Amino acid sequence: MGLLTIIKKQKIKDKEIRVLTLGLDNAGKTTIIKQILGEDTKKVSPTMGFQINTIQYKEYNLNMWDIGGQTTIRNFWSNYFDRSNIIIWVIDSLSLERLDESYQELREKIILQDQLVGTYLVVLINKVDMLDPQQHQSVKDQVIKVLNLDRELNQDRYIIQLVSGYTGEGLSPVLDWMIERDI
Ligand SMILES: Nc1nc2c(ncn2[C@@H]2O[C@H](COP(=O)(O)OP(=O)(O)OP(=O)(O)O)[C@@H](O)[C@H]2O)c(=O)[nH]1
Ligand SMILES: [Mg+2]
Repeated sequence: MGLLTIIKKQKIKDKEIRVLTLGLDNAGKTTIIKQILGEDTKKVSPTMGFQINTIQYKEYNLNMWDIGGQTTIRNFWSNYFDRSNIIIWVIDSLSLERLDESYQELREKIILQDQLVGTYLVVLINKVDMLDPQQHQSVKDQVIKVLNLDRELNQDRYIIQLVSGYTGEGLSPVLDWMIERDI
């Protein structure tokens, strides 16, 4: 193999981004990934293990790892941390009574993990299609307040976005943000 070919291959490889999608059960992780893939979002069932999908977006290959969020599966999340560039953390805006549980898991299992230092974080507040648009900002404010990410992370390391896995609302700015990171 010539040097040029090696350099070209390296460049293609450099455009791979590994994304781990996590969050509580029923938050909508699988639905969001299906929406990005252009698949039928109405046919989902709880993820019992994991699934990998590659999404091509503007010259980038996003390797999206979709992991189940049920309590018994959460202890296995760390098996997937290696070489992950971005963590997507999905929150269900229709179950804000679980926001504290979501925060605890995000903090203990993600933010405080040494293995994930340097990883970018995307927080998706999902299912906003069911919210009155007038509620959007207050729901976002509530999530910002509970997660209090400024305390743990630099502002350029994370983003919090309102989205809908059903309609796709809010997802393209997130894809753009992910590929614009320094990975
Ligand atoms: N209204 C609405 N419902 C959604 C949306 N996204 C997901 N749901 C519903 O929420 C439920 C859970 O969706 P999943 O995508 O399976 O959730 P998950 O986070 O992958 O769940 P686990 O695999 O168990 O961790 C399903 O009934 C979805 O149809 C959304 O954007 N809007
Ligand atoms: Mg799932």
